[in-house]
Amino acid sequence: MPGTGKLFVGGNWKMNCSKKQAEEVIGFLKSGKLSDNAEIVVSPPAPYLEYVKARLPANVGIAAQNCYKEEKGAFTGEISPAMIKDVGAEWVILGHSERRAIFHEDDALIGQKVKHALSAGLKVIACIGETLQEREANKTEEVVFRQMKAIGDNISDWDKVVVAYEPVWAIGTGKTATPEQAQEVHVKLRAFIKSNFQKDVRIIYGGSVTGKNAKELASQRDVDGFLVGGASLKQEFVDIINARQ
Ligand SMILES: O=C[C@H](O)COP(=O)(O)O
Repeated sequence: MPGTGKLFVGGNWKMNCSKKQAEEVIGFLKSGKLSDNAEIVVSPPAPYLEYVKARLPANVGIAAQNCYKEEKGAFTGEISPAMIKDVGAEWVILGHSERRAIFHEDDALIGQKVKHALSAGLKVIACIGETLQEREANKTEEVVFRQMKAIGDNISDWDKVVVAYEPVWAIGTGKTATPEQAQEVHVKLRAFIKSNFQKDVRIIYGGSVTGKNAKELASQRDVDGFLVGGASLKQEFVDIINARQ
């Protein structure tokens, strides 16, 4: 049931890692008491997937941060879902706002990636979210519904998908959405998914989540967990994992 179920907590390391830094994170995940009421997935940069996977506690899953929409071929610099699976990861993050903004990934490409990743047997953390400009122009709903539709049209198995609502203005800025702001969008998204796809899906929040604000966010009925950036490399990640005991 929303608000009381298992929290899904993802840690997106973005382009931050070295073996030394990975060891530190693995160290606090091993020594901290991790709630049984959380499903935990960490997402190191691709070159470290296998290294991190081999050292993590068995109850922590692993995600790639991106993949291409093809199985193999002449796509220099890209990685495929088949490769991600081959090195032992079971998840991939797709549609992150940094992929959309910096690497110009559009809804159509993200949809194709979601489709291919699921058909290759990966589970998907699919990200959506509005910019500050869009929020101020009262376009939040329009934007997240459009992004969700492009993703939803390509989902073959909703049990293998987690939707991450990440308002772009909250990412890495220290400006967390208030619990009410997050809840408001989550509840609308849930209704949108229900009416367009007749499905229920876990909807997690991302954007300046910390050990301090996680509990209150997690108390919201429609917040099923978090996608954490900066704080996922710090000891406070354990507090975020334990935000709903
Ligand atoms: O994927 C994670 C989000 O981009 C949030 O990043 P942040 O927690 O550093 O704001």
